Amino acid sequence: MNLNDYLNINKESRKPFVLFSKPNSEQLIGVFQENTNHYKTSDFTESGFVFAPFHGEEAILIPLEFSEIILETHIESLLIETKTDEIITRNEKEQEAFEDLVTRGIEAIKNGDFEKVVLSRKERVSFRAVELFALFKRLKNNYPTAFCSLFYHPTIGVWMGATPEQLIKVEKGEIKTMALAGTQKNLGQKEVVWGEKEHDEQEYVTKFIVDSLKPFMISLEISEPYTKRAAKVMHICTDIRGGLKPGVGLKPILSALHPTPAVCGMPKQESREFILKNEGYDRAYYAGFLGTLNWNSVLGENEGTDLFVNLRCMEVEETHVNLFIGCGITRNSVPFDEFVETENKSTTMRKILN
Ligand SMILES: C=C(O[C@H]1C=CC=C(C(=O)O)[C@@H]1O)C(=O)O
Repeated sequence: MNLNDYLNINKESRKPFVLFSKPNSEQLIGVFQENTNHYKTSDFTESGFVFAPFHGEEAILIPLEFSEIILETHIESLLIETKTDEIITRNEKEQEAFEDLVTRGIEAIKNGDFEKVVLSRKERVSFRAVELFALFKRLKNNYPTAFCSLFYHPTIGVWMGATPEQLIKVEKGEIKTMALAGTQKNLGQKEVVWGEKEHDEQEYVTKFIVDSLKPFMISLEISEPYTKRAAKVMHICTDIRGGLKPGVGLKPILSALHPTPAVCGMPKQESREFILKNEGYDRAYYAGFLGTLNWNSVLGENEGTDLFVNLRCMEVEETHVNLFIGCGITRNSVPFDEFVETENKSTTMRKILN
């Protein structure tokens, strides 16, 4: 049996599974739960694959002890080559609603309610996913530098994504993370110039992550901001790493970090409340986090954690998919430009649907 057979069997028998591939890795890893139980993390000391929502504490777990792990090497196939870019037909109603939301966000910032908020929208696109495995391989072919995933759980259905953003990597007492924000189109240009608005929104993220991690760390190293390309867009990124104080668990670190101002805002509480009251839809697992928990999937050891923020993702339903896209709003935001930014980000998932 290969990965595709496992995937079909688990889906038919409503058993959770995940198929993932780490950035720049040729390995496809399948974690197939062997029973139909619904597991959740309680304190993040469990081992397995975790899938956490944006709001709330409870994360879905596929426990290592009740799963079969299947590995395959990804062979880039010419048959599933990159398709040409789709021309997006603009939905005026959606545009108006999003620009109105952004306008309200800017007003709240000018009113002093918070400094930054990340606002998002959900877009429905007609699509029938016949072969999930083929779709996943197309995702990996197109985005080899992203964390690619295909997650299924009977309680939430199928989610897929190719995220450029690491939430946290913990290995041998050392933490690695990144502050990623600010967006412009990636046209392959060599010289990249960033505006004040993008620098501002990214600096909020760096400051928040550094301040949140400090109590847990014995050392912290912060890189200079640099440009990180992620498919058709690029971002400003600062790498942050350091040594953990002995005995610090993952749970308090995750509560302090998630959601970062790359997906929520600054301050966290006020911006989160604004999102809840104003976005008008449930983000569910968009802007949550996912990845391996207390499990080094490369070495096969029950140590090490590698989590990513669930961005550039979609929920796959029977006859359509739901794309989730958001962008950071500051006092200098222009509603129309922010809408265009969500369109640009949406091409990451649209491209594999063509
Ligand atoms: C919230 C998203 O992106 C975040 C990550 C990088 C750049 C972002 C931005 O420029 O707004 C966002 O903070 C998304 O892709 O839905």
